[in-house]
Amino acid sequence: MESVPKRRRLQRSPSPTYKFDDEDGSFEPYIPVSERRQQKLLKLKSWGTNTDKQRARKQQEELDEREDAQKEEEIRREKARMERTLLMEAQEVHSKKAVEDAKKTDSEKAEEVDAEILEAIKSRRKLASDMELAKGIYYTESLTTSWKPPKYILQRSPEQHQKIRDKFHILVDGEDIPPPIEQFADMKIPEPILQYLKINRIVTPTPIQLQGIPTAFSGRDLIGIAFTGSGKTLAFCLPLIMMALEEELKLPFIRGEGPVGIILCPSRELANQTFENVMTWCAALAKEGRYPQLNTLLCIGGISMNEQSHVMNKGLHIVVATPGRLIDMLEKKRFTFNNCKYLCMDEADRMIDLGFEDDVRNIMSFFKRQRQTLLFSATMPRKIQDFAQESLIKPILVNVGRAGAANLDVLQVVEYVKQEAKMVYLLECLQKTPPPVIIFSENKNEVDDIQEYLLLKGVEAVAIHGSKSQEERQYAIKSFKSGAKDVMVASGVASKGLDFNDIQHVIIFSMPKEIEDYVHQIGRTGRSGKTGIATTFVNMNTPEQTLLDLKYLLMEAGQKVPPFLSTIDDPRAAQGGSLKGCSVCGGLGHGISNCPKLEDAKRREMASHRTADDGGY
Ligand SMILES: Nc1ncnc2c1ncn2[C@@H]1O[C@H](COP(=O)(O)OP(=O)(O)OP(=O)(O)O)[C@@H](O)[C@H]1O
Repeated sequence: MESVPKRRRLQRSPSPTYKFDDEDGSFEPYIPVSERRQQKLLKLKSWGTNTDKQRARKQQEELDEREDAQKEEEIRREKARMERTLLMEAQEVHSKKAVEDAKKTDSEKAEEVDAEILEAIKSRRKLASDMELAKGIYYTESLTTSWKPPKYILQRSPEQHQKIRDKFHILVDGEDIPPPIEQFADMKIPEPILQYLKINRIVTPTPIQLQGIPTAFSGRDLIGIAFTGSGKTLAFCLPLIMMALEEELKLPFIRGEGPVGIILCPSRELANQTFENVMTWCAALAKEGRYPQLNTLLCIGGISMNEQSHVMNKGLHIVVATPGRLIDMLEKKRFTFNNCKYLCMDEADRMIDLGFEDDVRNIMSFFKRQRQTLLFSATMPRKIQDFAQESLIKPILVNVGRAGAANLDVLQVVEYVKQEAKMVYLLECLQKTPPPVIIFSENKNEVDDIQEYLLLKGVEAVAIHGSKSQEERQYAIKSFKSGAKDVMVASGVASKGLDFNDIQHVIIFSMPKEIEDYVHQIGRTGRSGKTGIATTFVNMNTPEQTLLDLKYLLMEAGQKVPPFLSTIDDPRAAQGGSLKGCSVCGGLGHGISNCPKLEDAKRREMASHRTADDGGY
């Protein structure tokens, strides 16, 4: 029920009170009940509407929240599912690999390891100067020379060229290979040199010469591999002499000019020997006065360069050097490589193994123009061939026989001699042939002991090893070469490249760990087509792997394999794997992962490579 009395009263006394009441603000207009009811209803209605909206909003919010929570849950679940899948996949892959690995034979696993090691080796820097590498200088074309083979040889078909190569077991690889030439006269070698060679019983080219010389004469980069004593020295010296001669004839060299080319050797002894060869060939060339005198400088550690000032005071054509002294001379600007365009490395694999790689790059950085690069050795493992091929310009590989194979003109005898019996047996062994004989030992002290023992027994013996002074080394080589001494006892230093006259017998007192060293050591005999004997002492101190390498090498050369070697089984054969030779050292009895050379390489890396033994400085 509504109360109305106040409003009824006001309606009865109208205007003055009305005005007054309005002024104090207490006036309230009358709203009819029906209208008020209507208003209330509307208000109530509107309240109802707001509550609904709020509820709806709330409901919506709850819905949204629920949806969000659901979405989050889904994402969480998906993530968990993904993680589970990846984990499962990883587990699956892992278990699959484990199953595959289990299926692999030991030899397959070993091959995988070998491949990984080889890959790591391959990643070494190119054999080019740092400047060339930094500037991205990359030559694509070989040097051109004025030399051409005679027309009638050029007219032969590729098949005819190949027939000649096959006849001499020459393997070649590369683009546009120059033809093999079977006669020195056809190589257009100056007559005085031909005459000199003839007098020294060098009448027809050896296989490495008949393919290597035309290749080098054509200006091509070359990797020459041929067995010990097969005449590699002439193959890389003659092209340089010809190149120097041509330059000198064009415009004679004056003081401060030259050299035209350089021959790098890993030891002083080898450099000295090559220097003497070049000197005699140049002297022969100039003898009759038809050709000019070419000047050659020997640049090795242990000698005074002042002694050669007479050469330095003239134009310089050829330098024969060891890396250390050469760098020293170049840094001191005693001569420059401004006009140098021929670089040959003898015993190239040894140069690289000895850690001369950076020195070689350093030497290359002194060249001011494109050069012709040649690498020669009797042993050139696959990894060095690959490395070299990447570093040369359109190189040609000339390979006579397997790289690292023994010279077939050497009769190889392997004898089991107990350690304590070696010295006494050595005397007996010396009776096998007349002198000259070389005895090799891996140990400097042992070299001295053997020499002392032999001297006591009245044998005329000299000794050479890295701890001897340069004079002592020179004396030993000179007196042995001249025939004044019958026996030379030597450490590895004398094994590679040294060419002594008609060595009858090589005795290997202690078998080197690396089969390559053995190949070089026995290679001091059986040179230039003559035969020789090599006797090797082995015993229980010789590692089985070395014996296995030796066994395979004897088999390859068709030599007698003694019973104690025949009984050594190749562990790789038992595993059913391949019996491929090691591409790091060329040994036939093991894979890369067991290569003794890799261990040695690590050792050498740590040691300073400019020791007296390597003669590099
Ligand atoms: N065409 C040839 N005919 C006969 N004898 C040769 C010929 N060429 C070189 N000779 C002689 O063969 C001997 C060995 O030559 P060289 O020293 O060049 O061999 P090498 O292949 O360098 O051996 P190593 O790998 O041991 O260094 C030398 O005395 C040399 O005079």
